Amino acid sequence: MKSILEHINSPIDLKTLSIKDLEQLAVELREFIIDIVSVKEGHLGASLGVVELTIALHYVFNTPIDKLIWDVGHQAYGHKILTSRKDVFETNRQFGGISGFPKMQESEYDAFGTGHSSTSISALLGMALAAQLQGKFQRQHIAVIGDASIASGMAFEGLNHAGVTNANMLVVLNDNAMGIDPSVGALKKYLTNVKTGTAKEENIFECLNFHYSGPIDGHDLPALVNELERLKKIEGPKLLHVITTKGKGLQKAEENQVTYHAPGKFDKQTGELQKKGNTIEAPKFQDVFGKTLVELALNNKKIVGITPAMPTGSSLKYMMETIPERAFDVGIAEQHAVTMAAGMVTDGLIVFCNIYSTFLQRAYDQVIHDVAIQNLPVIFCLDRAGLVGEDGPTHHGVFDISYLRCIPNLIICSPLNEIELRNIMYTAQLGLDHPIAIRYPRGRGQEVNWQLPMKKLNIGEGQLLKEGSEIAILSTGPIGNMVTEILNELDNNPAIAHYNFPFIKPIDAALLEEILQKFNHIITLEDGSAIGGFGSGLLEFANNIGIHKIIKIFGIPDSFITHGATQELYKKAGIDKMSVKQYVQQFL
Ligand SMILES: Cc1ncc(C[n+]2csc(CCOP(=O)(O)OP(=O)(O)O)c2C)c(N)n1
Ligand SMILES: CC(=O)[C@@H](O)[C@H](O)COP(=O)(O)O
Ligand SMILES: [Mg+2]
Repeated sequence: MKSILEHINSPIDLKTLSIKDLEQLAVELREFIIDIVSVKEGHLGASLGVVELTIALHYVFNTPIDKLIWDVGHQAYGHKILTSRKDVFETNRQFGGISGFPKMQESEYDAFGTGHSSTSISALLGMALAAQLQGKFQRQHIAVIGDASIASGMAFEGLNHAGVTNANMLVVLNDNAMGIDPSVGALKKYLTNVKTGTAKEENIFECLNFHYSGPIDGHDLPALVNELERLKKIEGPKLLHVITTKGKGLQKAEENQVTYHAPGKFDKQTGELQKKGNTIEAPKFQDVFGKTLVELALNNKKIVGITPAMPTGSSLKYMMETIPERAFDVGIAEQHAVTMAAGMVTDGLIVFCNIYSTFLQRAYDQVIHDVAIQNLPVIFCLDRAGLVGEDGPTHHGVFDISYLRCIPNLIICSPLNEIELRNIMYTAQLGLDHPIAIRYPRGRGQEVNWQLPMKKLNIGEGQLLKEGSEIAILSTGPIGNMVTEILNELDNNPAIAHYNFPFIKPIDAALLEEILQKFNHIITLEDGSAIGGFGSGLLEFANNIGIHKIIKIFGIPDSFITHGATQELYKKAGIDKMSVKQYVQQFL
């Protein structure tokens, strides 16, 4: 059979196809996605689930003139392939290649950049209102948003506003009953009732003044095309509810939707995940968090855990399996997670609130207003701190030190390794006088023997890891292990000292003063933004006590770091081993 996808270079090429051809195209598009993601990795299940919807949208609407927004954007692989990026799709998420998310700078078909969830309805309303104000009355505006993302506060804010406008916009609710993990909450129950026909008369979206249509089968191309054509002619805010299967078309991905959200490499025929080698690997930081929390919570009934929609990614799933009554997945609701944690703490609970560093950005006011001002000792565990790799700038957790360091009352800790992570978790649950943010990176650490008995840390205390006479390297967090490697490569040169600062705030003032007095060359190293970060804190400190020395800060520069393998990104940011080593060597 002749290939149809081969001849599709842009959505214009779809317009002349028959429905039968579109159905064949869906088969080929799925195969193409599976082919590439099986070897290059990336998000899989979400894109497989919207293959028919993607084709139907580009067939019916006149993109890029009509505006099409993909919420989160992890489901937009088919969209990228149909919109002139088929030939470069194999570079997806790789350094120098295309982004794994829609990106305005990458293509005129990417109407709005996404990555964090639930932004699409607000952006779409903005575009639709802008069109009205500027007389672009023919333009259509469409957002595709998942069932987990539409339950987020920001999406509700957008719906609530849109419902009192006559903006020409269509929200396509892609309901597969899944987030990364199974969707949660009352809205999920409501949507299930709609699907099973047991919902009450009133429709929640109609109550919000949307023209509601559905639910329809999101894998039925003719039905999708017909319904989109019909809705195109209706004015005002509209919502089309489509039912899809996450991972559609690859049996293993349909059966195990959580794993196949982003499965890594797999066999494209069988779906079987690529086996890992036999080498013993250090555990992931997230697993050290998840397992340590269970260990602590089994001994203390006051401990609870919270995750906003990331039970698997954060490994809170271990607590959800073992002590379900004290572990809460609140959905994609970072703001709610933070304030709920604050509420629990007011009543004496010990709350571990685990949020990816990048997603805590959404709850910044709650951290200040609900936690820090009231000095409530919430224990924030910020996973994915630092550069996260292939997800790129929307997901790098590089701003947390800067945006948290200026908040009074807040302790900030960046443990060197898994053992220090356990120790600070242990210390925090013993009872602190302040809230604390414990940040740790994506992936694996270095220590394998992480299950040592936990011990109490002194808050604010730094440590000398290696003596030296001329040059002091001050690091915070696991990037300190890179310094150890550099020192090994330099035969532990007696001129170089290395200090570990697990606490960024409060900082170890006595130790800092000693270092500032003793050394002429001072270097700081962190995997966060140099502006306002750990090194910046040292500059402030030195200035405050009137010591003026040249302090070299290695941190993320004032630019958004692209996507790619973490080591490549370290180089790009100038915080890789070679860059630091070369800087040090000039003084030897
Ligand atoms: C603000 C924010 N919190 C968390 C995430 C992590 N995340 C990415 S996809 C996803 C689930 C999205 O589910 P849904 O919207 O239903 O789309 P589906 O994957 O089912 O297509 C989550 C929680 C995110 N991208 N943004
Ligand atoms: C799209 C999205 O936001 C998530 O799927 C994210 O990519 C997960 O990141 P981790 O792979 O680090 O859990
Ligand atoms: Mg979903």
